Amino acid sequence: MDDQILVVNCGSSSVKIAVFDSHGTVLVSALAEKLGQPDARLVADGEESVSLPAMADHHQALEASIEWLQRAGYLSTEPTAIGHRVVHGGEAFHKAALLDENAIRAIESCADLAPLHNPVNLAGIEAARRLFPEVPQVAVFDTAFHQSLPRHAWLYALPRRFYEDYGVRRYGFHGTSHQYMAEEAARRLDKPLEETSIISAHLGNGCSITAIRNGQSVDTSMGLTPLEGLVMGTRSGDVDPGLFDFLAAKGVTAEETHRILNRESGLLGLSGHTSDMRNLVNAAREGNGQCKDAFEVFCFRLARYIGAMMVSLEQLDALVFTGGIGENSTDVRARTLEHLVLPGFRVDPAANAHHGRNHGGHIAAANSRFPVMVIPTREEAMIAREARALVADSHPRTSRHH
Ligand SMILES: Nc1ncnc2c1ncn2[C@@H]1O[C@H](COP(=O)(O)OP(=O)(O)O)[C@@H](O)[C@H]1O
Ligand SMILES: CC(=O)OP(=O)(O)O
Ligand SMILES: [Mg+2]
Repeated sequence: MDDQILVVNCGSSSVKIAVFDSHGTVLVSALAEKLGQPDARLVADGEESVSLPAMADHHQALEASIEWLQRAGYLSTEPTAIGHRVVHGGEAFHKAALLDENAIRAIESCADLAPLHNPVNLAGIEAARRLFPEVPQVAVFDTAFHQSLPRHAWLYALPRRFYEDYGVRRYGFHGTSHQYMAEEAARRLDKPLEETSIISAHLGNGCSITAIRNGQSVDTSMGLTPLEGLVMGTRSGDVDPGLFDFLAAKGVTAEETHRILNRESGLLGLSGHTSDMRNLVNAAREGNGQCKDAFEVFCFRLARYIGAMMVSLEQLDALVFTGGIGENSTDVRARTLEHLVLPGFRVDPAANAHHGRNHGGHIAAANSRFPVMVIPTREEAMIAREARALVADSHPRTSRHH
């Protein structure tokens, strides 16, 4: 029961938690969802869901989740370390960091760059520090893996002062997941990571795509904030920046535009029905034209970005799909690859239908120019690994790492 790592991933309306043992095996993972709503609840793998206090916030959710983990026998009284997902680390963090007052201040200073994410990440950190004041806490950043981007990929064509004075540049997100994709693809292809080049499509609520050359991020679709690039559940992805001025002239405030682009666009905005790909595909099948539109725009944008990512690579060992949509949606993968016949992608329908969240694997046809794989992501396991490594380095006495 000893030597456990607790991982906390605070999202806008949910907290995901997981406990890992000293071998990196997950003991339990749970999701506190519908936070801020009357029916907030905690759902753990293979267990009945537990009600949380009505309108529970992140602190209450984390407190109740930890109490439940301990009561159900999943967590020894004190974990060895707590790893937190933090979305935006700016240029301050190239790798995971122990959370001291300075690190927390640096994360706070990035909050305006990820307004949907960093404030709730910080709420989780504060709550965990109050619950476990003696336990080392580690932040693992979505942006860290992308700090290797070449200058031509991260500079925007804006007056230089925007970067120099305000840090306006491409940062990129979902780095923990993209890094795992690179490592896992290399392992499955039986190649050294340093010689493996992939395109990684992380398609969840937020969606991003990354070109990874010889294990290093060299281009990615998200930018200054997690709004740029692909179509997402409620986020628009790329739009013409001329839109802002156009809407302003119509009397739409900057605040409203922000809300519309982040929360009312993407699959939700186009379909007028749902942000959830599963529901969207079902409705499209039943003949809902707006849902069909949303599906088509999503897949076309994704295909266009896959083509764009090829520019940064000298070879392509695999295109990999992950995240809730990437792992589960046979339709999204098939439709996206139909757009990519010229570069030489061909899907095997049977393999595509077969592989999913519980069963990753190859889905390209024999005549495809490039391998295509489904690989279930393991962001929480990566966070646990980073947290354990950092704590082992800073407290060598307590390390049981080889
Ligand atoms: N079987 C499925 N078919 C299609 N889409 C699915 C399926 N299962 C989950 N999804 C989609 O995955 C998305 C959520 O992805 P996930 O990675 O869980 O999100 P988050 O970014 O919140 O972690 C939703 O759009 C959901 O509809
Ligand atoms: C950065 C980001 O978009 O994260 P998520 O997919 O969890 O919203
Ligand atoms: Mg996600």
